[in-house]
Amino acid sequence: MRQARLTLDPGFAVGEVDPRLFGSFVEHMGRCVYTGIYEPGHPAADEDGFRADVLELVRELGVTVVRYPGGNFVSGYRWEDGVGPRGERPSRFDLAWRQIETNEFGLNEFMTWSRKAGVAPMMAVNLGTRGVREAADLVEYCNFPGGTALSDLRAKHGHPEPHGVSLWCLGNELDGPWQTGHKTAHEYGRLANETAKAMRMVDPSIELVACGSSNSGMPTFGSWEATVLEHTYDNVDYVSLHAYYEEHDGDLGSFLASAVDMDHFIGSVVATCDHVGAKLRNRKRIRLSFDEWNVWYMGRFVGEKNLAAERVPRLIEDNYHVADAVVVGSLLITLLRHADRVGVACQAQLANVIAPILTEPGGGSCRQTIFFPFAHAARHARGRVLRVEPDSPRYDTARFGDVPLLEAVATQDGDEVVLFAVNRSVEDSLALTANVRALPGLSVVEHVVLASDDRTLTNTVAEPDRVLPRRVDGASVVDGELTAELPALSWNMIRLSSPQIRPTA
Ligand SMILES: O=[N+]([O-])c1ccc(O[C@@H]2O[C@@H](CO)[C@H](O)[C@H]2O)cc1
Repeated sequence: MRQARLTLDPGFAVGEVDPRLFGSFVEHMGRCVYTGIYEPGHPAADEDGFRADVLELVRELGVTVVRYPGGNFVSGYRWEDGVGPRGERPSRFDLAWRQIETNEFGLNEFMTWSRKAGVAPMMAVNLGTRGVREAADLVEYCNFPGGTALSDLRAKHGHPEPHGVSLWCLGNELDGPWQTGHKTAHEYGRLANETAKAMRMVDPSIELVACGSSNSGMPTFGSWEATVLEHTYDNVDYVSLHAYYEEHDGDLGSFLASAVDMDHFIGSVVATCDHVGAKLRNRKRIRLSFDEWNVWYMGRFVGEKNLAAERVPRLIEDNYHVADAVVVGSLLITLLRHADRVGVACQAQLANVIAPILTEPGGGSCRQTIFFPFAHAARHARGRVLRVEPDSPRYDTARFGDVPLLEAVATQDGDEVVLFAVNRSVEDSLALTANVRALPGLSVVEHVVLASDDRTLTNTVAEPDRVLPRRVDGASVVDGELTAELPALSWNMIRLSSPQIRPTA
């Protein structure tokens, strides 16, 4: 068995875990909204038409914040279409995904759903085909207490209390040629800045996210962020990052190392933000909102141009296997390792569309393999993030060079310490030894593993329990050393506690 070492020491703190790292994303795309979270007439639908089985899974997943309504969809969206009496709402052709949008579900339905799901809403405004006025109007409709046309309209629509949306995206992926209303960095930077100012006039308490690049492979990556931030530095809090990973040409080794790319991406954006701060002699630190990330088999996507104008098509409904879950686990570890700068992260998306939750119209629902690492981290990564300084055997990859077999991070919340770890080796278990001398009295509460001899195994609505996490024996702490076996190709969560460490109040 290969050996790996690390250290758990409260002195190695990176920062606090922001609960908003465990966000998700609901876009009007494919079956995420319709027959995903919303399906009136379904046997499990509640009085608002929300699927109660899905609401239950969302709560179990531990999602904290949900971005809405897009995505590419938002760049052609008129939010006014989705409010008011349902019978008067127009059906529109959606330019992004070439679907017919009936507007049966709109922003007030999303706010009601968010409250039931126990999540905070994160709204995106349309800066593709619209601008300053419509964005400020949307903030007034959502957040203004009353006594103005739009806040009174909200009350008339059945919502007298403000929705209190605190997190706002200034558009979506406007650097991408596929985006409706695609812009240059200067065009977008100017518009984002003026929109930010107007939105803040309406509600000075909101936090704003400027669009970074659609992905780090964009030809304008780096210069886009720098130019946009030069325009917006004083008026935004976050810059966004998006990244999707997949296995290319059967190269599993590189796919399993996707987190190396995410790590480098985050480092590059942090450096760019700080470069602009230095240039502007501004000591404010811009934070990162990784508001789209996941495994997405884009190679299988036929492209929206080929789609017929169906009402609710099955779009990018990837069915995830065990290796995908291991990659998702390593991406969660990477986000946590950057908790000092990454304050928000949203897995894309929540239901059916590249999602941890699958549903059948009129039928059941299930947890995909990627559900489990997210649920473990969302529930148990609390308090402070600890760097663990891993020393691991390495392997060679075609895309990312020499990569460690072990990816790990820990969190400490008073007397509870949790180690999250991935073993990338397809063949071998890793014998893990951790120095825990700085945490006296520590003992193992549980070691939970997601792994399978068949890495291609998936869960489906018909067979929902083929891949499940299991508790394993064997992990223990003796003389200040934790030892545990991490199976080949596995996601691991080892929870520890100590009666000798005072719990936080
Ligand atoms: O790499 N690409 O070619 C690429 C193209 C589209 C794309 O769209 C993003 O992903 C979509 C699905 O979550 C969201 O609506 C959008 O923001 C993300 C990446």
